[in-house]
Amino acid sequence: MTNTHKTISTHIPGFPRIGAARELKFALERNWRGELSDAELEDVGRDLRARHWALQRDAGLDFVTVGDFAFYDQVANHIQLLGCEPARYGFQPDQPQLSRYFTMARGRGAANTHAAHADHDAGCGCGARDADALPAAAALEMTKWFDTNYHYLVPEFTPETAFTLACERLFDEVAEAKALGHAVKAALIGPLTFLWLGKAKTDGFDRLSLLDKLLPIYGQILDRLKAQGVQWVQIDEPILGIDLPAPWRSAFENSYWQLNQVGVPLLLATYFSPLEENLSLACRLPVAGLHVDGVRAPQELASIADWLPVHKVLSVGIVDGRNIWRTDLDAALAVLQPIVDKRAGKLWLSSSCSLLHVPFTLAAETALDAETRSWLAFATEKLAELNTLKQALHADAGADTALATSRAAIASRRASPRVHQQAVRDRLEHLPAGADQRRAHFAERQAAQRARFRLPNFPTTTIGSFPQTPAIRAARASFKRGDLSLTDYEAAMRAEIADAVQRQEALGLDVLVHGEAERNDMVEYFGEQLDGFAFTQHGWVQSYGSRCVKPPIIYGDVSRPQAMTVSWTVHAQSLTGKPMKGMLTGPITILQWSFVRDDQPRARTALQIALAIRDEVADLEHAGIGIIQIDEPAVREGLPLRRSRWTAYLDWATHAFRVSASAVGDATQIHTHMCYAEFNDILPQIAAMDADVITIETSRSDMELLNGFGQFRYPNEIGPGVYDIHSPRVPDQQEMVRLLHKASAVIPPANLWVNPDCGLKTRGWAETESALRNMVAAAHQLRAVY
Ligand SMILES: Nc1nc2c(c(=O)[nH]1)N[C@@H](CNc1ccc(C(=O)N[C@@H](CCC(=O)N[C@@H](CCC(=O)N[C@@H](CCC(=O)O)C(=O)O)C(=O)O)C(=O)O)cc1)CN2
Ligand code: MET
Ligand SMILES: [Zn+2]
Repeated sequence: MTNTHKTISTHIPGFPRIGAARELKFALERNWRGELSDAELEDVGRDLRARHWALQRDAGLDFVTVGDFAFYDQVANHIQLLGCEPARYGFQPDQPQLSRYFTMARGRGAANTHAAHADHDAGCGCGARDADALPAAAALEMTKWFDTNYHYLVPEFTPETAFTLACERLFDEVAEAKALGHAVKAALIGPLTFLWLGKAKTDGFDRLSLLDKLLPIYGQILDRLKAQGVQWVQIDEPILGIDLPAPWRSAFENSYWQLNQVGVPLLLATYFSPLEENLSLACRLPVAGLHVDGVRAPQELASIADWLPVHKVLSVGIVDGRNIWRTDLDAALAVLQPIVDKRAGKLWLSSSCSLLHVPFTLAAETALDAETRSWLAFATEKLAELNTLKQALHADAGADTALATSRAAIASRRASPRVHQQAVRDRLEHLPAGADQRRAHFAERQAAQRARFRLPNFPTTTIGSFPQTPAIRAARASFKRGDLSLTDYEAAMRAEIADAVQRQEALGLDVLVHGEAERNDMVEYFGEQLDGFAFTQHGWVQSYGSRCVKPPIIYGDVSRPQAMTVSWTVHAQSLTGKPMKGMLTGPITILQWSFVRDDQPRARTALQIALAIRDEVADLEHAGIGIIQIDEPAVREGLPLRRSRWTAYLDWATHAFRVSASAVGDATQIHTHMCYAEFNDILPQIAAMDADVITIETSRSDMELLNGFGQFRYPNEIGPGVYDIHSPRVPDQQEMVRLLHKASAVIPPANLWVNPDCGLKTRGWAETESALRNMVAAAHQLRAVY
């Protein structure tokens, strides 16, 4: 390495806030149950921040990042910082900020009830307790953060929306970090991305028109940060990586010209996607530095290194913030070396994006086999990688040991016989043409299925999971600790299944489910049973609020050593004369919600998973299960951020689904399920999946989402969700009848199913049974009419 001047700096766009042992999750849920005071919760937050900053400093980073912490969500923090809490909450100025924050995040029930709380199960001590007089208010809508499995709270905008600098939290955190002696880089979501992520609540309102009111508040924030002596302010504008309408693109230059006047150095941060037509704009903006995602868009690094004016800092996100693989440091150095030469003194190294999307540390993974473990780097280990890269570029011999270890791990992963399975490769190679086609067309299958199942019109069913009660979770925890034997655990789960079947029979549902009691998570559960997957003990990643997921790790060719769900499903079917729906997670969702290998195209991994699911489908059919659901809630989330890449993705994604679903006879009915998403963009591809029945989440949009399916003349059967499962509120019969009439106006009634929006695992039994009782009654009412 040539550069001996120690001029390269390191930083990260953000760090996970949930805590090494999910301390934040447990503190939040105790606070919501009223078991932990607000002051105690603030202490937990302060303690976590201090520990996370210390980790960054001790790893050798040149700055700690302040502003990435949030008690629920970073976008929600900005709603308070910018003083734009929606008026519909009717907050009083004297209401404590934290209680307002959780009310926006979780909703507020009517006086003395907890009816409108989102996520009631996690405790219900929030809004209602200090706001008896205020009317019920639904939580802010939640939606996916770009193409991740993280969900943010959606800001609401109207022509009346006003902004003020309304929250001291960010400045308090900066003061905390400074008091601890850290070099501080503060992080903010940029004004354009903030407006883009919000939703206009008035028809036809253009939220970009709020920009002129918003910029002065950003100016005030920057003034304050400057006065506090922060060295840099990172401003995230990830929307520079998507296809932006022209007015949004052209708003950047003037906005950043204004913000740059403050005189605090700004690092404009982009990530997740190539800049493409925004590349020269991003290089030109009047800011002191630009951060780019060198993992998702390595092909752009050379031109950015050329085009970005030499006085500006270039921050290269070279360590993958979206995946858990150890960085190939030699490959990274080969990419970085030419840039070092071009950008003397103005190069920073970073993770590609915030480390929010990866687990905290590998140190806790004592059960992972040593070989697999050596291939991985979680958030904490990624900090060390950045330091090694910096040392290597500084020609500092201190990097040599780390480089050697890394080299050995990369070589071991490349050569490991555990990664490559010839049988899997051969099967993919020789997949017969037509393996992704059902034998007959839908009309013929529909006739065969009607003759077989003789279901009434408006058949009723549920989406799969029933309440994951504390007893179920405790039994599983006890089994995993070794306190409960496999036999006893399985007996307990079989009893839960029997209970769920009995309750469904009593409710009079037409197509039953076993309830998924034996599953920790719909993706992790399958990952644990498939070859080519590894799973962690503590690899939690925040999904929303206090809710986390533990994504499995796909490290090798995927195969299914044995049937995964057959005995549970057959047990459930043996308890009832009604059809029992087999319940599987589809290949795209397993792919999307796992950490995926980066040594082959995603399409190939998806197809390997599809073949494993295909075998499971065949085994279920062989065991007499006539209806099989293959859940694909993550198809829309997997769409590339750039439209130009949609077709290629949708082609392999629908192919993989069809491969998983097509091995069955005409009279076997395949269902799929998708949660709330912008379906209209991809209706032809949803139709091309050719499931006999699709259930979708529609109740929150008042069935509006169904219009697209109607206009498109969606050919197969549909179950539009008739009630929202995110709230414990019990919908009444008439409400659901109204929605079903609405649905019948756009979809032929003979093709309609009746079901909730999604699975019921986060609900309690009492509200579940009441809601389903009303749902079955609503279906009966419709049958009498059509
Ligand atoms: N992977 C995935 N992504 C998804 C969804 C999903 O279902 N799965 N749904 C959408 C919404 N996202 C969601 C994400 C998480 C949860 C959720 O409920 N998470 C649970 C964990 C679920 C789980 O894996 N539970 C395990 C482990 C539970 C656990 O933490 N146990 C304790 C001990 C508990 C005890 O002693 O009782 C421990 O291990 O420390 C189990 O049931 O076995 C949580 O954070 O609380 C819900 C929705 C979109 N993305
Ligand atoms: N079968 C799954 C369930 O009912 C589908 C969930 S979609 C996130 O929980
Ligand atoms: Zn769902």
